[in-house]
Amino acid sequence: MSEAILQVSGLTKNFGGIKAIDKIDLDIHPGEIVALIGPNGAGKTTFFNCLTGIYTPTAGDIYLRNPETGKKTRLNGMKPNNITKIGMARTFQNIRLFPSMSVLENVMIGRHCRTKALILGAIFRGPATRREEEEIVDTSRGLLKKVGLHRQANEEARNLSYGAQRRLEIGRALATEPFLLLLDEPAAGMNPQETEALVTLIKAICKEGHSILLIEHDMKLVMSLSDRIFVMDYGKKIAQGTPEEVRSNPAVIKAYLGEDVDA
Ligand SMILES: Nc1ncnc2c1ncn2[C@@H]1O[C@H](COP(=O)(O)OP(=O)(O)OP(=O)(O)O)[C@@H](O)[C@H]1O
Repeated sequence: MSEAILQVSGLTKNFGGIKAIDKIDLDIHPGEIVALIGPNGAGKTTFFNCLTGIYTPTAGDIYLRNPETGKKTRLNGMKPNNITKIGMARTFQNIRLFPSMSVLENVMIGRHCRTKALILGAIFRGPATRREEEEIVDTSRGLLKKVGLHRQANEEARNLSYGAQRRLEIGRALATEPFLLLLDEPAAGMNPQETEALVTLIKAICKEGHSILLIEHDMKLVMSLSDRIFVMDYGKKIAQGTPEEVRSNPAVIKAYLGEDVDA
């Protein structure tokens, strides 16, 4: 197996006396879809927030390795926008779109992280700036097609259905050209048809060369999509393996049901 693109070791995050994450080790390899699951309060979102620079870890290391250049960067202490620039993007549990901007503009905002136009260029709108703007629009339209929202490009984001807003967040994250995409509860609030379409979309994104780490409570989705599942409870790893291995793991069943399986 090729070298990991994400290497997390001994990651710990305390909030006062609460150990929200307690010495977590996790690697992700190119082309993998890994699910992070666990009961409410297990520490999953805190883990994402440490990876993406929203929280500074109390201890441990996070390294991101660009699979094309081989460049490895330690993420501890880096700002979220700089982490996005080096190739890791995310969506949020609580959708964070710009509601009164159009669907297309929301994706264009993601694209800006890969463009060079400076303020002066934007004011004087020279040929280079215009070319770049055209590129942003074209790429953003292409991404909307990918996430199935090209027909709603000019709608205000707030008018989209909940499921469509989640797909738009994925489109905006893809606009930053991540090699690793973090999805925080992408199926939350979706109906079964929307969830099915989401599974197809995530598989397609992975096939195109993006690796994926997702937090999800929809076990059907997790089981059908993941190469590997990582299970947390009370900030600690309690299991890790293929869907089949995790499904029958007594520690996992106990964490979810709150009792000993063989009791
Ligand atoms: N900013 C914070 N300040 C204090 N405690 C926090 C903070 N963020 C999270 N926690 C605590 O850390 C623990 C882990 O929370 P976290 O939100 O990461 O869990 P989770 O697995 O994402 O839960 P859920 O599935 O409900 O979203 C919880 O006990 C939570 O109350």
